[in-house]
Amino acid sequence: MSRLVIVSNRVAMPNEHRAGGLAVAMRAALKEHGGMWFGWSGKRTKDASGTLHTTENGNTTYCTMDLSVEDFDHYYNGFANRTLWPLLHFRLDLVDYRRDTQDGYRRVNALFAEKLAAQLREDDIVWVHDYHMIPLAQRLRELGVGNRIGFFLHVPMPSSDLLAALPNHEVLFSSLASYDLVGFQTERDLDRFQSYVRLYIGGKAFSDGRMRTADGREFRAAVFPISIDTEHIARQAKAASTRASVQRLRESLGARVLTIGVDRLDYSKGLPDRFRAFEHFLDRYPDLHGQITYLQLAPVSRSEVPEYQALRRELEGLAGHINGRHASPDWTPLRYVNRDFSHGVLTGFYRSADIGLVTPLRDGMNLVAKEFVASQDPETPGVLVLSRFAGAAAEMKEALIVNPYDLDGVADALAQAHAMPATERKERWNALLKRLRRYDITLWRHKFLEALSG
Ligand SMILES: O=P(O)(O)OC[C@H]1O[C@H](O[C@H]2O[C@H](CO)[C@@H](O)[C@H](O)[C@H]2O)[C@H](O)[C@@H](O)[C@@H]1O
Ligand SMILES: O=c1ccn([C@@H]2O[C@H](COP(=O)(O)OP(=O)(O)O)[C@@H](O)[C@H]2O)c(=O)[nH]1
Repeated sequence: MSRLVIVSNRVAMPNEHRAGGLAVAMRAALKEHGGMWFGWSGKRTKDASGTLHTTENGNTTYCTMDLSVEDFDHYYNGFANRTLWPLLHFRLDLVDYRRDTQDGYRRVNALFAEKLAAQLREDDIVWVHDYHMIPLAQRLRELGVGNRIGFFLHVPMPSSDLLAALPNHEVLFSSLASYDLVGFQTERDLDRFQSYVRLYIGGKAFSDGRMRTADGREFRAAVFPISIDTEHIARQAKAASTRASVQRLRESLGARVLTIGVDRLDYSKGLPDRFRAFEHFLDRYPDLHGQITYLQLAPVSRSEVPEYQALRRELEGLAGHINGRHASPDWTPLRYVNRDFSHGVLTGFYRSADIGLVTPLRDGMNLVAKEFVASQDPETPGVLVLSRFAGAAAEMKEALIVNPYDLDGVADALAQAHAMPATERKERWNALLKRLRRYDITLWRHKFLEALSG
């Protein structure tokens, strides 16, 4: 059997308990096929980029590369997270385009390609992940790599007119044609990419998923919505009720209903609007004061990027304002926590909650929405309130679907969830869970790899 080579900016090392769907899926894929996980080492050095570290574990090799302080700053903090991330999340207002960071991004991708090419065997299958690595296949092809190479975009693909606002966009996005297969989270992402190829790079999109660029290169593009390890999460959630931290949370609530939000502290997650929507809820439903506690977990993310620092300050102000206005000596309506938690604990928190509040302004998928559903107690399942702009909304129609910009609408959905009869909760939850059981993370990766190998 051919080896699988996974390439992603972050590599979850064998002794690292990095949660999240991607790490779980990739570990399982590598265990099944044997192969290599290749990416950034997590180290920033004073020396030039390029030092490799190799760790063997079972049938998997972990190969990671150090980056210099400047390369990391240009490639990750700069072009990936201040230019591409806002662009791909429809936030032209936050795009900070600089030629030097774009050059850094290209340089780092070229270096990743050079180091990776030296490790590849002829029949390896290569699977590249996310916006950090868009030009990687093109660089690999230039080095003579003829292997099958697939790419999966975890974040949204925005409308073509937005993509076109990026200087040199054709150079970057036409490089996707060097992959054999390009995967998206939803049909809408694929549609928007196909329009872009037609409108801006003079290519063609065929109904069977084939695409052709103006210079004749053919590749395929298709939809593979990422999912979770549904059974594992359900088991973890059940077992978590004995954990001290989960018990402490439950005891602290008393008879109050728990609403939970879990998001990296990222502007794409719509946290300021969510906090304001919660304030609208408190204003519109004074009878429910004292009956609901909203717990927002928001681990700090990309903290060197100025837009993320500004967001953190904004949320601190909003949380203080909401509690100052509405709290009473024995009730804090909003609990705002910047720590991160392991999946073992998180799934117990989800299960303790009656309402899951997931209202990103844009999100590639949003695994939290799926994990919340998988964690529920079948006897007393919670209600998911979900933004229509999360990729997950395409598959989770039985959630209460909201527009995160409509603050009164989100407030009303919270009240509706609070008042929802047990039979309706169960009906909605059963339908959601059934789909999550059928289409889980294992099927996701099998479908992608099958399409790539075929
Ligand atoms: O690596 P970081 O900069 O710390 O960021 C964490 C990851 O965030 C993004 O996740 C996306 O992938 C999820 C799984 O497909 C999806 O559900 C979510 O909607 C996306 O935002 C990013 O795309 C990853 O590359 C980052 O590692
Ligand atoms: O304290 C935390 C907060 C989040 N997560 C995990 O981080 C992932 C977030 O994925 P999602 O797709 O929701 O958004 P992303 O952060 O990838 O944009 C989920 O698996 C969460 O369970 C976690 O393990 N601990």
